[in-house]
Amino acid sequence: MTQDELKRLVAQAAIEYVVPGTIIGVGTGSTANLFIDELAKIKGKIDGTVASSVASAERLKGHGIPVYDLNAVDGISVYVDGADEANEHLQLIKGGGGALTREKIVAAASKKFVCIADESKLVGVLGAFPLPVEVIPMARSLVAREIVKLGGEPELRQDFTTDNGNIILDVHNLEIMEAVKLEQTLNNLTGVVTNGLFAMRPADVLLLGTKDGVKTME
Ligand SMILES: O=C[C@H](O)[C@H](O)[C@H](O)COP(=O)(O)O
Repeated sequence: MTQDELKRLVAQAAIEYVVPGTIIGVGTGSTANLFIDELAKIKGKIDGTVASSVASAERLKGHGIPVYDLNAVDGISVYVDGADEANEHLQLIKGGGGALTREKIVAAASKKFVCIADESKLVGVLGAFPLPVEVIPMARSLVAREIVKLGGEPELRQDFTTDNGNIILDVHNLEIMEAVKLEQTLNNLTGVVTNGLFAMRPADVLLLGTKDGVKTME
């Protein structure tokens, strides 16, 4: 099976976690896009969605699925999204598409977080994928210098602005042994909006697409 076929497999499997008659949180990226396409097939069964990016909101609306502002809903039953890396503790690196901050907000507002990914995303130690950090533009150099002190190699994501009007520093050279501690340390740097580590709030379920089918980790 190709990587795209594995992604579709987990996107289909995630439909099992959709709670009828509720608001569904929807993530961002190629895997989340496939989930949106599957969600469209049962759109009459849900009350609507909250999207973690402008791009996902547009795709949802294109399918005729209602999209609400998070402030306009009482709660989200389940959040479905992809990841750039996942470990066996269901801690994640996200933000390859730059949507990390809104993804973290929607995940925090959701009762359950179902992560969907092909098996290439499962790693022993997080950090081979450069860790995205969303930064207020005027703090770019300040934050970059602090990240260097922590042992990372920050690289400005070129020609990219987040949905929130900020920049992304992709941090290379991290071997993340203490994910919760690093997530907190980076978030405490003045000028950082948030970083792409989902360790304080890991996924509740990881649906992994493998050649042998969908592997469920929880
Ligand atoms: O900002 C983007 C998100 O965190 C994505 O969920 C992540 O980059 C994975 O994307 P994909 O499903 O395209 O590999």
